[in-house]
Amino acid sequence: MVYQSPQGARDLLPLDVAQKNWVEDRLHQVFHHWGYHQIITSTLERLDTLMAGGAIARSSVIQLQDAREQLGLRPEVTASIARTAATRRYVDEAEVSNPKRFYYSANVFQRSPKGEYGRQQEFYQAGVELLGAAGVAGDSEILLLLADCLESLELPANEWRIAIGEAGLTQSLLSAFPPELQPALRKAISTLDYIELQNLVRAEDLSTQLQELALLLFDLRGEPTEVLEKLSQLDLNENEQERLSYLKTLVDLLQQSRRDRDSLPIILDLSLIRTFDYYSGLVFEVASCQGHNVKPLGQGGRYDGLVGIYHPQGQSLAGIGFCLNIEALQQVLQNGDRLPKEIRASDWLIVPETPQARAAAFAYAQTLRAKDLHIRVQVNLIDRETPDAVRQYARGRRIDRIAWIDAEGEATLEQLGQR
Ligand SMILES: N[C@@H](Cc1c[nH]c[nH+]1)C(=O)O
Repeated sequence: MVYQSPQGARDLLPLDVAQKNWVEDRLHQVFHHWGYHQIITSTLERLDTLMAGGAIARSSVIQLQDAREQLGLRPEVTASIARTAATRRYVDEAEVSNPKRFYYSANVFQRSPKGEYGRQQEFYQAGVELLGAAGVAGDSEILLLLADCLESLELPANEWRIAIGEAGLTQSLLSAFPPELQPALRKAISTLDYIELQNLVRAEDLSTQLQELALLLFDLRGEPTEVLEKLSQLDLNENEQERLSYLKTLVDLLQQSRRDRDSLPIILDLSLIRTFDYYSGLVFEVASCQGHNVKPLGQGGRYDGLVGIYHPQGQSLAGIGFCLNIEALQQVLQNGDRLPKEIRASDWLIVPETPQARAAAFAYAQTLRAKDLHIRVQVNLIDRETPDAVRQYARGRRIDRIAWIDAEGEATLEQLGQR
């Protein structure tokens, strides 16, 4: 019998792990700097918890067979954190006005769609959730923190950008169209399908005004001041006006909050359609753009109603957060020289010259380890015929220091030269 891993599962070997750790360590450092605290929620959730926000389709959850409870593997982490916050007194009166800052690194599982058997199903994310801070201050913190994350990974400023949308405003603008047309319009806009959009508006009996509005909606993406300008020329209702001025305030605050006054690489994109139903306001995506190659790196948004769904009395707490996709970050970083490209087996090889020297070799190795927290020290376990064979073995594994231990326990140190 051949034992295989499940379809879509992936094992990470030491170099993959070293690269993943490199990315995560930097992100954790940034989260920590901003006063966020790590939280670990369960990989397993009850299906009803996962479905509660209305955000997740049952078909996208990997379900587990358990006679007692209907369980699934978490497809994302925000719902679990909202559930924790709602059930652990974070929502209590005394707590409600203190913003809570959480961060996480976790694996999530998304069942591959029908017909795509074998597609990856386990992913790694690192992200943050800010609870209890409604409005523009919280939104700005999260977007500035996101920018700080990308900068900490040393991605050049012209190789990534954050696209910001406003779920409510887009929805409101779309509501001018006949309801049966809205889903198709939404799809054409979000998939950037201009031809389809033209076909749609021509096929329907729409007024010229609505036809123009549809084509304009397609165009509401780009440099923030330009998009805001285009928006302000529309005939907006009061609620839309408010959202527009909110976006203006946000964009100004973001650009002015930069210490070095370098402008943030943001675009406004009102065609950004929310991925999860729990988003209630700002939504955003961060993508790398190297030439024409655009790759999504993460996403997030505001979800002011989600915590309330899990709270026994429906008491809610404003929330906003994002997650970054670790594998996508690893992939874009492969082009540069920042990620570790190989790993050295060890810093030291401790070689007992005879079987009697073994105990002394283990003891010597411990002495070296005690001197330096980060050092790697391996004891040679396989007898090799000659000292040169040992040296060759060490060089092959990029180990450049050897300690030879003789039968009396004496150490002779050797630094291997490059060959
Ligand atoms: N959990 C969302 C991202 C997010 C975090 N907070 C808010 N949104 C996702 O997996 O896409």
